[in-house]
Amino acid sequence: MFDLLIERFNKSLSKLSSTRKITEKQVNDVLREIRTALLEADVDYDVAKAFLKRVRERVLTEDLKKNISPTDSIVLTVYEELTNILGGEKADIKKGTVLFVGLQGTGKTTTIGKVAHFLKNQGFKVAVASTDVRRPAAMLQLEKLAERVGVPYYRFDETSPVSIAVKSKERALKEGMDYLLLDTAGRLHVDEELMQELKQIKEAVKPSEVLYVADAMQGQEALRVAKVFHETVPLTGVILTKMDGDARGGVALSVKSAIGVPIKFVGVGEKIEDLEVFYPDRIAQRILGLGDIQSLAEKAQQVIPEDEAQVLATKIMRGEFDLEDMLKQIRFIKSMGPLDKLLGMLPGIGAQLKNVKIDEKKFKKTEAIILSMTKEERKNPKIINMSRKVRIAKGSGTTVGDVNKVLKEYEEMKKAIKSMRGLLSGGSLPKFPFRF
Ligand SMILES: Nc1nc2c(ncn2[C@@H]2O[C@H](COP(=O)(O)OP(=O)(O)OP(=O)(O)O)[C@@H](O)[C@H]2O)c(=O)[nH]1
Repeated sequence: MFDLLIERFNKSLSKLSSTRKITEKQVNDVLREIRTALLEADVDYDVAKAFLKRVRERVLTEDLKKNISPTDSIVLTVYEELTNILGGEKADIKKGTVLFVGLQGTGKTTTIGKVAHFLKNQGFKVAVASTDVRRPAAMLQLEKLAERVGVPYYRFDETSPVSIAVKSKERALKEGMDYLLLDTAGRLHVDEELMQELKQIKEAVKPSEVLYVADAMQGQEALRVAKVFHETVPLTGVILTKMDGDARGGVALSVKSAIGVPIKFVGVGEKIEDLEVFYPDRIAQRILGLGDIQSLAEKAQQVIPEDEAQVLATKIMRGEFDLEDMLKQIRFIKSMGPLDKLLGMLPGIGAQLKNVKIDEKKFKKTEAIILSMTKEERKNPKIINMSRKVRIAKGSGTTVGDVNKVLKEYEEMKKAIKSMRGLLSGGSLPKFPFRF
């Protein structure tokens, strides 16, 4: 997600970092590069043009922000404008009946399952129903998803989508649901019959939200279709699916300007947990290589018990990171989900990750190697000499070369952690601007 932009923004902006004074020519050069990057990332032409115009005007006319360097001032302006075109504020989902619309195959049904899972985890009462009467398989798919998530699926022996919608809403109200997530028929392309059906459902249930589910991989075409839907059933938000497969991410930067509604969530994988709330400011930070420490911290909070995290943080601050801690880290990280996604949230790392293939199986090996060490060895890896390495390799069913690799990785991790100590000793999240 956004790999191309992350790489290009980093490259362009890093050219400024060695300069104390910035000339108009330098600003123009950087903006020209950013323009190319935006267009290559499939950002709508008019959106890119307006964005650059605003950045240029602000950078050249506003007093460079006090107390920060000219470079940081430019980065800050780009950050603020990027946040704006991404939608400004994080968008909420209003309680009530939420209508999901969109073309077939965009991931609509899967997304309803993900949103149900998300809202349920937030403590809300959620029910789901489908009005896609023409495709029993689609209804069954949602019913199965609901079962997996653990929310009720409302089934009615009805052939009219409007009746199903109305009866579902009545039942949701009766059962005190906070949200009723309503799937609608998907088609391969927009047709008049579908639009009329959506209009009737909308008028009958007066939804609190109409969310358009779009496949990010379809690029600008997804936006053109969204506009057609928007003219018939005014949308209140967009969910972009398959952002994990779209390295460009230009659609995300174009939605708000092109349709005028915010992106509420992005889908980042096929699993039920693979849904992220869309925070424009955090995404802007990620694109600029500033990392998304908040999202990472929130994810970590879900899996690391607070006291354990505290102990680890204190140890890291004191520079006492040992192999025992590395083992804990590996286990935490493993329970947090795919690694490349996590690392992409770290400042400065996202851009470098493009060519890194993370082999999750390797973790198992690393775990086995550390587990074959004595407690003393884990606390003080320096004592691991050749004979100990041979013993560890035997114990873990690996080779001395593998053990060496783990020890090298440990040293690298320790070094990386050292460079992050400044961040932690600040006691809170990094203050902007914050660049590695
Ligand atoms: N990689 C990835 N795949 C996704 C994402 N969201 C959905 N998918 C996949 O996209 C495919 C289509 O998803 P569905 O939920 O069946 O799509 P739909 O729009 O409801 O399509 P119909 O049920 O055919 O109308 C499935 O294989 C999903 O697993 C996502 O965020 N990332």
